[in-house]
Amino acid sequence: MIENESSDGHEAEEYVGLADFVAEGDEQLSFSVGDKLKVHDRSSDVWWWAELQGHFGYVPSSYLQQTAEDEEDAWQDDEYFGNYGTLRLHLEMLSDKPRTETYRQVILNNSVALRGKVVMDLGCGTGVISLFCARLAHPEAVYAVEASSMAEHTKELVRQNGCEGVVTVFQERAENLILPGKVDVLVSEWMGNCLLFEYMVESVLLARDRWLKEGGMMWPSSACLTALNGVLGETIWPRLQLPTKEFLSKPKFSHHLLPEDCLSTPADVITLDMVTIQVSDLETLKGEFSFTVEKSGIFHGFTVWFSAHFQSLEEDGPSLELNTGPYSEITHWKQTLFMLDAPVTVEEGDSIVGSIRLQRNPIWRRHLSITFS
Ligand SMILES: NC(=[NH2+])NCCC[C@H]1O[C@@H](n2cnc3c(N)ncnc32)[C@H](O)[C@@H]1O
Repeated sequence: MIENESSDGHEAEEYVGLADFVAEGDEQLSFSVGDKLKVHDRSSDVWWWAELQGHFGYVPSSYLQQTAEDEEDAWQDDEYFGNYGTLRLHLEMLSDKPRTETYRQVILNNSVALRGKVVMDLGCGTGVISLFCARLAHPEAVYAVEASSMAEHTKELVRQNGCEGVVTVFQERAENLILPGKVDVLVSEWMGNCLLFEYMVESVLLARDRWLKEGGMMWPSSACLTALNGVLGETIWPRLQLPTKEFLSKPKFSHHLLPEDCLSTPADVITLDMVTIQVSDLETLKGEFSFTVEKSGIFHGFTVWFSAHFQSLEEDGPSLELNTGPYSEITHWKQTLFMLDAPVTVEEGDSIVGSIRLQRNPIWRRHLSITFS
């Protein structure tokens, strides 16, 4: 067989492993998540003939995904920044009082320490955080960075608020940004569903590595993913439109969990230190948990949310927290519910022990899969 020629004479296609696969027998080919394989024969639905680093063998087609045409496509940037160029999403975020108020409080609490500082607001959207800085404190300069066409409106808002002397809007991707100099504070509201969805956090870390002064402040300073055992409150079942099987098969974003629906106390499963975490760490994040059931009931699934923490610029000054969990004021993120394949009856005192894994999609770089074991 000519190198790179598949058995039916077509060009071998490149696929990426979505999960680790261990061969059972020498006619199969083992690979790890993220490995790029050349697939030479896809005539069968289930087993394909593939090659990895000169080794050939059968691999399960369900473990593979075609590589994106190009890197740009992998981030789906046209769609992503297209969406953020319209006001709808920004209106939703600005209407989220706990979210916006927390950032305002952070600036207010640190207004004295911010005097003379240089701030970058990454992914500033309509510029609300930059305007908080300019109006509630006296920074030397605020660099408001926004890649979408929203930046045009943001420049106008900065002018109308009389902040153009302090705030400069850069319509640019953070990755391609050229700033006049390094910054003392990098503030951003980058959190997505389950904390990481959209993976805007990668842009924040790249900007940190390039533009944040040594010892500079990251806001949020840290973020953590929290989980507990939740039930589908009785209110949900009657409204179940989809066939139960389908409904149970995928995560429910924007699920509003009520405290009475919680079967156990929450546990932080993953914590990101925004000063030390590296982009490569984002590929796979794992956490352990052990829950004690506090009230007997039917355990339908795990509920997940995040909190973001804002360290004070002043030595042992008060830190602030934005908590998107069921015991805090509801936010536009709400919580995410991961259904069990089949509900389980649990008794008070039972313990549920396991692990969670956030696996970044090797192809679609703004996506992830979450596994509870
Ligand atoms: N909390 C979130 N899940 N999303 C809210 C913030 C997202 C805002 O940041 C902008 N944005 C996202 N990534 C980037 C980037 N790399 N460079 C500049 N702006 C960006 C995006 O256009 C939008 O206006």
